Order: sequence, then structure tokens, then C-alpha cells
Amino acid sequence: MRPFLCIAASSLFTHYIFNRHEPITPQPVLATIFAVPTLWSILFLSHFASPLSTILFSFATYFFVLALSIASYRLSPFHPLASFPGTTISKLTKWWGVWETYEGRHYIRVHELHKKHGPIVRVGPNELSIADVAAIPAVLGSTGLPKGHWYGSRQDLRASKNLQVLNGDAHANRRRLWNRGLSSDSIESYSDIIETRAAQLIDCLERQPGKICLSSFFSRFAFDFLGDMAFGGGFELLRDGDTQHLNEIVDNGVIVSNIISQIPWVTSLMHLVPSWCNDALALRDLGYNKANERLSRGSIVKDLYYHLADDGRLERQSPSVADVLSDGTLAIVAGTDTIKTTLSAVFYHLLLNPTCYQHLQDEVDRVFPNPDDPMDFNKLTEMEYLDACINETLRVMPSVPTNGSRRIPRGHGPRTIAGSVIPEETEIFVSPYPLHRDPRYFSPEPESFLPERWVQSPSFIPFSYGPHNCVGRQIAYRQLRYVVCLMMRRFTVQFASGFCPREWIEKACDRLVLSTDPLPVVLDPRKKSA
Ligand code: HEM
Repeated sequence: MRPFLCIAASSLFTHYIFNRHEPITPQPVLATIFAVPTLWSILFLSHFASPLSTILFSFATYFFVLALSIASYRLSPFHPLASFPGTTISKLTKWWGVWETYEGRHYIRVHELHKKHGPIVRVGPNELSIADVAAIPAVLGSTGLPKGHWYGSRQDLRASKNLQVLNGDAHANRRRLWNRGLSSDSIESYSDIIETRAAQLIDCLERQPGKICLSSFFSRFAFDFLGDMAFGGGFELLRDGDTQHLNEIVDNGVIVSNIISQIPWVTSLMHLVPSWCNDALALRDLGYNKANERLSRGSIVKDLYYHLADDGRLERQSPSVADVLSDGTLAIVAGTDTIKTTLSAVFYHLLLNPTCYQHLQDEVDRVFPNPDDPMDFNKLTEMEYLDACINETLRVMPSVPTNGSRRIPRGHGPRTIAGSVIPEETEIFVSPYPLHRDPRYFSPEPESFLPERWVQSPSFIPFSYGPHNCVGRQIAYRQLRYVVCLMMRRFTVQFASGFCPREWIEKACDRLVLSTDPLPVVLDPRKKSA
């Protein structure tokens, strides 16, 4: 009995210590849970028939009592988040989130939890998801909360921190460079690139007979535009196809970090699984090499990297080369798949809703009645129905469905958010997907695509909100408006025969950016220019 009681007491003590001082890396946890039962095995050697039985008894007792203690506490009324609803499994462990994220369905499950339990749900032992408009400024705003542990999984431990991982002043300093690179003036200077690449896209599509995969061409456009805009050129997917397998590198490279964002403490163990590491490294190398090539060439045009490297010498202290290189991967991940997914989703929803398609076609033909009319960007911003279709797509299918978490820091006391008192050290998610489908904010039929409903709403946050919101919002709208409008001018688009729209939407996976199956369509050229 004595060995049992001693080992059980040490399990409870371990739980107590880690509960009070939650480790964010696995090393102290692994060291403790190995060292404590090993120590007991040595001390109680004389109580058992053999060393092996001592070791088995010590480890089994230690782990069993530790697991029981953790599980009972997380499900008990004494847990600080006990009053928030959720499923038993979500209260018990984050591993359900790992599984759902692996499957790409986590955003759907969280939405289902909100539909069942209301605006605040417990999505992990210490994690809440809040779908309430009051939480947007309180959590994501400038007086909101700092980034949570979720962002730890975005950090490449062998490189400098990229913009998305930074907090506080460090973030504000780097963000200033990005803001310059994506300011209205800079965006004006990137308009030629949009025009050239969109014309090339149309040219490519005109040369494709029969059924084509529209999403793959949108992806080529997005890569080529981003390459020109950020790095002064170099991808050429519209010309050569994806010979460098860039889509695969980006898709595979983000999968692992997305899964471990559920258990960010695993990040530092990633190198133990070489295949995980290889995919993430391939993605990091892609961004790093692209940025490195660009820096070696020097600034020939004022592209995004002209600003990120502070070639205009506007900063008191220029950023280090390591910092500048670390943002290369972020630029590629943030600026390509988001555009591809949104463009594909716009056409998916338009084709599924022929009245909306016709309504948009009428607007396009009214604003640009002649095939030779130039596509003036100012005219595009005045096309209300075009914006309504894009916004409604970003509402029902935000290409980043789950924002990163924020955390109430230890020692700052509880916060009242959306009418509930939330204890310190809670990770909080305020994500677009459940908010955008909440009947309190979008009615009637919040789950349906209805561009006619469109008026700006404070609960519409496809680009997140606050100081860490999407710095590429404006350039994203420019590309989306231009490409959708030009496509509508040049082609009549139809789903390819045999395509199952329900399957397409059901298979959309959250891989940080929403990843969709190919979108097969048939294009019929419209009036040609003289
Ligand atoms: C439809 C298109 C896009 C959508 C829906 C979108 C959405 C978002 C969202 C939700 C975030 C916040 C993620 C978080 O929780 O940390 C974000 C951040 C960011 N986005 Fe976008 N994005 C889009 C296009 C772009 C483009 C074209 C760029 C240009 C390179 C870009 C660059 C960035 C960057 C650099 C960040 C990090 C900002 C920071 O941490 O301060 N995005 N985006």
C-alpha cells in the first residue's frame, strides 16, 4: 500500500505543479514523467519480487493516477471553464481537435458546437471559441488580447520569427514595413501586374478546349501575381505549368503546422518525425530561397520586398536579413491559396445560383458594354453586385475559416468578454466561420449564398480584425474584382458534366487556408474584341 500511496501522491503533485505552471514546451513534461516513476522504482526496489515488476508498477500507477487526476479535474465543476458548454471529449482533451484538424473538418465541428450550445463553447480543456460580435474588438482589437500558444506552431524554430508570429512592438515594427508594401500607393503600382497576369490567365483559358480545372488556373494566376508583386517575378506557372510542384509544396507544408496548432507544445519535437519536417522545410526553403534571390538581385522595381527590406531607408533601424527572409514563406502562403480558393468559391456559388450569375453578368455588361472597354479599377470598385458576390462568398466560405487564438495572460486577472467572465490563461478563438453563419447577424438563411443581402456588418471578419488583421486585404479585393469581372466578360462558365457540387463543398478542408478539390468547368468564349 505504501508504494501505491507515495506514487499516487506524486502523480497528484505533478498534476498540481503543471496545472499552476503550464509548460509550453514538452521537454520539462517528458523529463518529469520519466524521472518521477524511475525514482520510485529505485526507492521501492526491495518491496517487489523483481526490478521489472517494480518498474511496471511504478510507471503504471504513476500514469494511471496522473491521467485520472487530469481527466477528473477537466470534467469537474472546479475547473475554471466548467460553466462553459462543450462535448465531454472537447473538455477532456485537445486530441479530438488534432483528429478533426487532420481530417480538415475542425471548423465544421466548432460551428456545430455553436449551433447546439450557443455563442461560447469549450473547444479544448483550456480553450473557448466565441461567436459573438462583442468579442471581436474585445479579443482581436487593439485593446484586446495578445496572441495565444496557437501561433507557436507557425514558428520555424530554425529561423527568425515571421510577421504572423510576432506580438506587441516587434509586430508593430515589422507590420510598418508590410503596411508600406501594401499601402494604397503601392497597390496602385501593382495594378499593371494584375492586368498583365489576368490577361495571360484569359489567354491560357482560351486555349483550353473542353473541360478544364478552373481552380488550378486560378492558382497559377495567384502564384504568378504574388511572385511579381512580392519578389519582382519568377514563378511563371501560367506559362510553364506547375513544373516545380509549388502547389504541392505549399499544401503539404502547412498541413503539419495546422495539425500541431492544436497541440503547439509539440512544435519543438517536430524534428523527430522526418517526413513532417521535410514538408515544412520544403515550404520554408521555397519562401527563403525566393526572398534570398530577390535580395541578392537588389531592388529593380518597388515590389513588396523593396519595402520589407527597407530599401527606401525609412526606418531608423533597418530590419535584419534573417527577419526579411523569414517573411518570404508567409507572403507565399498568405497570398496564393487564399486567392485561389476565393476565386474558385465565387464561381462555384455563382454557378450554383444561376439568378445571381445572371444578375452579375448584367452588371458587368452594363459597366463594360463594349469588348474593348478598358477595365478601370475605379469602375470596378463601384460595381455593387460584384462586391456583394465576393463578400457573400467570403462570408459563407471564408478562405481562412479559423483565426489564430488569443490568450488572457497569467497575472492579468479574468476578463469579461461577450457578457461572460473568462479566467486568465484561457485560449480564445474568434473565428469567421461560425460568426458568418450566425442567424443573429445574417438572416434569413445564414447558410445560403444570397448576395442581395449584402450590407457591411461588424460581424463580417474574413480578414480578421485589429492590429493582426490581414495586411493584404486591399490587394486581395483588387485581384478578386478584376479577375471575376474579366472572366465574366470573356466567358460563359458552366459546371462540367458529372460534377457534384455537394461533394465539392463537403470536401473543403481547413488547412489554415481552406483547401478545395479541383473545380471542373466548361468555358464558352463570349463576344471577342475587334
Ligand atoms: C481572400 C484573400 C485573403 C483572405 C481571406 C485573408 C485572410 C487573412 C486572415 C484571416 C489573416 C489573419 C490570420 C491570423 O489569425 O493570424 C490574414 C493575415 C495575413 N494576410 Fe491575408 N488574406 C487574404 C489575402 C492575402 C494576400 C493577397 C496577402 C498578401 C501577401 C495576405 C497577407 C497576409 C499577411 C502578411 C498576414 C499576417 C498579418 C499579421 O500578422 O500582421 N493576405 N489574412
